[in-house]
Amino acid sequence: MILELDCGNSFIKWRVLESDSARIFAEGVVGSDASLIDSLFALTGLALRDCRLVSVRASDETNQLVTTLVEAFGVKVLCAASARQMGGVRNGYEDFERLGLDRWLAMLGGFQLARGACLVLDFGTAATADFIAADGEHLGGFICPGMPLMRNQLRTHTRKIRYDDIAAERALEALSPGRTTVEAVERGCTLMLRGFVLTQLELARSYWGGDFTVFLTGGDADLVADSVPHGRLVPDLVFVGLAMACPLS
Ligand SMILES: Nc1ncnc2c1ncn2[C@@H]1O[C@H](COP(=O)(O)OP(=O)(O)O)[C@@H](O)[C@H]1O
Ligand SMILES: CC(C)(COP(=O)(O)O)[C@@H](O)C(=O)NCCC(=O)O
Ligand SMILES: [K+]
Repeated sequence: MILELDCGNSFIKWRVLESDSARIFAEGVVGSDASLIDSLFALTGLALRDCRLVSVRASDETNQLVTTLVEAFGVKVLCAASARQMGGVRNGYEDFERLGLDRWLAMLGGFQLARGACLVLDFGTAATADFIAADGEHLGGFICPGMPLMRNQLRTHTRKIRYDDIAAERALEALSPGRTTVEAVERGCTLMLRGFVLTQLELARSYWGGDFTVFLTGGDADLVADSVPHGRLVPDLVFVGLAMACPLS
């Protein structure tokens, strides 16, 4: 079996594939290395042979996780690395190694699925947009605070914005103007994300008319999915790119 990991700034997304790669044996989202190991130990019938991972964390943290995985499961671990070019996509950054690896893999996955121009939108700790032209040229992208950062800035830099996660979830059942603090903040931040999306769509239209595919991914993608009627919600887009960047022989 193959363990796949996407280590973002807030959460580790994991899944275990059967060795023929065709079927998902198990998957989940965890907040720490320790809970990843716990979740994996809790699986009956787990037989890991390989692991591939992408991380946007500091190399110390990533190396620590790799060591833990090797010790716990005796797996071989492949880590995705930056590239100037791969899968027909050309990294558009001045310094290609500076482009976030999760963005790069989502772009590889998107370009492979679209086989044409695409706009890749990822809603995690940060919200990111990347533009890939039909010939595979990465035109660049945008980074702004995602939902967790926006709400936490308000919570920590004001005196009177305090609420719990359950209230936050309930507040997003509608997007009408809020009548409580939690509604006002949660809906306000959601509309910020939607505004970001609409601006990216306008830019993509100015480049490519109507001839492009929009991909939505990341833990908060469903908050904006309504704003992109023809968008493709692909929660595992980073994993699609990860398999391309780390093929197993
Ligand atoms: N099952 C889940 N577990 C954790 N967070 C989730 C889940 N589903 C949606 N989310 C939301 O996803 C966001 C984090 O997205 P994610 O793509 O995991 O971020 P990152 O890659 O930066 O760690 C959080 O705002 C969180 O509320
Ligand atoms: C932009 C990001 C912070 C997004 O991280 P995430 O929200 O997925 O945790 C990450 O891709 C990153 O650290 N990038 C390096 C900077 C760059 O892409 O220019
Ligand atoms: K991510």
